Amino acid sequence: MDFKKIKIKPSILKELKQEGLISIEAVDGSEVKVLDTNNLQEGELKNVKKSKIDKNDKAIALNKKKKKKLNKAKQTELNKNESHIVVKKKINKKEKSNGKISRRNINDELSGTTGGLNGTVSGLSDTTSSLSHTTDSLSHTTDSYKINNKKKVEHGKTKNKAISKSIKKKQKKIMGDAKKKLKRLNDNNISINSDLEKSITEEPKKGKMKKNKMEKRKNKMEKRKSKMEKRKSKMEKRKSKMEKHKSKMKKGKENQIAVPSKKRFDINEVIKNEKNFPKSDDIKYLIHCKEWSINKSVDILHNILKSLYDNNFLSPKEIQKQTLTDSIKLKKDIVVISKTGTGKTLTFCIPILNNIVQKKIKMFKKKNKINKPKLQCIVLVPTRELAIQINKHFTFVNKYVNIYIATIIGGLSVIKQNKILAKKPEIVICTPGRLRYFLQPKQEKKQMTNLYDLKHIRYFVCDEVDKLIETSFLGDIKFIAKHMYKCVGEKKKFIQTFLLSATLNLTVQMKNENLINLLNCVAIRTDKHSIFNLNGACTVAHENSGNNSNHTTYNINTNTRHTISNNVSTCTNKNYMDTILPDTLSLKFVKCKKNKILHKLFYLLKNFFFNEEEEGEEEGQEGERQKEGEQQPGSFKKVIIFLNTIKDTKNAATMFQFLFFDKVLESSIPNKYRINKSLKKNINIYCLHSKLLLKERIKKINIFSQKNQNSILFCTDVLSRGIDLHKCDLIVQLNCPVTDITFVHRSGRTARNLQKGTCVCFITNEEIDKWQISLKKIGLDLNKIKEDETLIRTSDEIFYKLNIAISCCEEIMKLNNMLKDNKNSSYLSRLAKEAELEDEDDLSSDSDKSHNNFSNEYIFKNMLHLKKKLYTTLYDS
Ligand SMILES: Nc1ncnc2c1ncn2[C@@H]1O[C@H](COP(=O)(O)OP(=O)(O)OP(=O)(O)O)[C@@H](O)[C@H]1O
Repeated sequence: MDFKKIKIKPSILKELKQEGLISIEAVDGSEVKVLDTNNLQEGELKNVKKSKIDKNDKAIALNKKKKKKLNKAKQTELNKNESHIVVKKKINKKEKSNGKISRRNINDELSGTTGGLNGTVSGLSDTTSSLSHTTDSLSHTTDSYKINNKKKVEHGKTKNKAISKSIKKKQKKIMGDAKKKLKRLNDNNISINSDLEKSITEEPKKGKMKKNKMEKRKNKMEKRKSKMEKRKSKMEKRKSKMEKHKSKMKKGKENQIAVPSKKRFDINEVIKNEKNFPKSDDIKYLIHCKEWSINKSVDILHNILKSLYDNNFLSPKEIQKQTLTDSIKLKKDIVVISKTGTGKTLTFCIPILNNIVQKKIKMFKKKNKINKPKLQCIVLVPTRELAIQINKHFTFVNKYVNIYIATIIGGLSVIKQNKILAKKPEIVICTPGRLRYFLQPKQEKKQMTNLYDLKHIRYFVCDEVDKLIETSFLGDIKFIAKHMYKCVGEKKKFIQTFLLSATLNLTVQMKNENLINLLNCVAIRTDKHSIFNLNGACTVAHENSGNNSNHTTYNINTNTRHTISNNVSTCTNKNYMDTILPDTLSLKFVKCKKNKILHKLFYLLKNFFFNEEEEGEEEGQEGERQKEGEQQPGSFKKVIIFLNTIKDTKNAATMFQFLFFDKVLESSIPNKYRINKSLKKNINIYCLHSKLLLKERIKKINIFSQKNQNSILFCTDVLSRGIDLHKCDLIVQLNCPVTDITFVHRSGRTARNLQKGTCVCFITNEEIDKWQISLKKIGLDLNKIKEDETLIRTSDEIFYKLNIAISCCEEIMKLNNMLKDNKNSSYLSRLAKEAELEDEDDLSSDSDKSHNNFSNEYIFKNMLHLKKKLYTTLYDS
């Protein structure tokens, strides 16, 4: 294959090269010949005829002229910019005619692209036009070459047909090849053009482009940096969230379920502590040890004494003093009847832990080995909250012993609890229903849970036993007791049982059949038990018990029941106020009409929290307004208000949130509709009932109990039993309780642990008979109970204002419900939109639709107006 050479004067090429305008390179070494000054010099004389050279010279001469123009353009503009023109040309002998067209096309395109350019571009167009001239001249040379070739072929026809045939064949072949190559050439030319276009358009802007590019790069880098920073901050936020969550979980777990303490029981450490703790120089600790030894009659481990000391249980309470000798030293069954808040929980926590550890130490010293942990104790309680509270008490005593204690209650994951049981707790605190669940093997597979085997049980506790006898629990307790005694077998006689209640004596007096049932299934060892009744007399004027019921009234069949009933009933005849309710409790009542309960309650609470002089203040008046947050101990008050139904509890809580301008309500309202008025003392309002999730309930109890702030807790009887809140100054019973026993337990949430407390009962005309009967059952005479003084003195003017305030509040609550409706309907419509149901009327029921046509703005405006009125009425006068 031969190459047709392009003749371009080397001087032009040099200059173009030097200026960086042209670079010539091989596309394909086999087909393309690159022309440069060297091969021009060598090749032109050998392969190109003189005529063609002349023609080419002419073209080159033309190029000379163009070159001058080019130089001018080059000097003016191209000094700044570098240009690269890549020219790739493939020329074949047989491409002459077609090549012409293609080259013309190329040139047209080149001239087209260059035509529209500015000064620089005009120079460049000149170079391209010069190129077109050179290519034109090339076409001429190729044309002439073709003609010559044809003449040769014609001449050969006459002489040699074979030669002509072969030539034809060759021609055909060559033509075919030429066509193919032409195509390639076109493609290459197109690429050249695009390169040229790019280079031509880009070159003049290159300086700016570089700057722009740099700026863009900088921007990109900055963007990346900011993105990275954002990511980092996000990650940090996530981390902190995770940490918070973890700490919350830890706290929650501490409150909810007993997870294995970090340290597990270590016999060597316990023995070491037993040696080291008594060596203490701390006189206070030594006195503490002496107090708990109860005249050296009780031998409590120093591991336990130290933990009691650390938790400020510096001396035993009366009920503890009386019971510990029998429970620890003599290992008797214990029945405890003692008023609310007198410290019954420790009467079983201390002996159980003490006896378990003592046994372990004894075994270790005897056999020099420690037995594997086994479930030894079951504590049954009626409520989940109480189970958690008892766990806390155990944890206080368990500080240096580290025995694994678990809480198994309803409302929490069964799977998780089963896992906890697999870790072999030695004490399990549980509600009857959940324990029964774990004792029943799964029907299909007869699969046993981790709690199934109770053969090692040696301690059995029923706290609030008179609540556990309620029908809903009794079946479960019977099942549990039967299963436990079956597992234990002959060792039943070693089980130490604890029954505790503040009101068991009342239940005994009332001939409760369920109690007889329970006492029949829970074994109290006749020869080894003690009954401690600190409540004293039981002169209950029970309807069915005749005139004097202070002696056994049961038809007792078993020794156990006989013993308990006798012991509980043989009490001295005292005034009931001295016996059933805490000594430090002050009991009062408020008589009122049903529709005035909330009016009077507000007035009572307002007086309780604020002195007359301290009443509300105007916006912006800082005065002595306390800052949000914790208050000094003693400067804050806590109130619990008991109601009979969940609905009433919720409504009352919401109303008092408005009446006391609880900040929680304002937080969900847009700024411009907030009243921005606050009371001198911020009062937090809480609401608690059984429909709340267990976690929420526990959270609220903890917040109410632990926050040192003025607080009011509206609740149902879910909280009436056993719960020991850190501080409670006032109990209000807004309705007559279902039973007299409930009355005692409600009242017992205050005046605990010898602290002072008040209980106020609201007695309406409708409920007065019910109250009288209920109080009579526990030996109280309504006529002898004081009426609350603050409410006796209420003037008509005050009531007039209270009427306005309460009706304002009712209006606000209606508006609040409208807001909720709007929120619900917008939520539903959003859901419908997401589900693409928005236009399908038939799919939305009436209940789905909003019940009002008022906009949120309208509602907020009205609420604000009413709140201002409310504030002026209650606090501005
Ligand atoms: N020895 C003690 N020293 C100091 N405080 C004690 C002592 N024993 C118990 N307490 C505290 O007394 C309070 C009441 O105790 P506890 O809850 O055991 O009473 P309770 O008799 O079980 O009441 P309830 O009948 O209402 O369940 C608790 O706060 C408890 O921590």
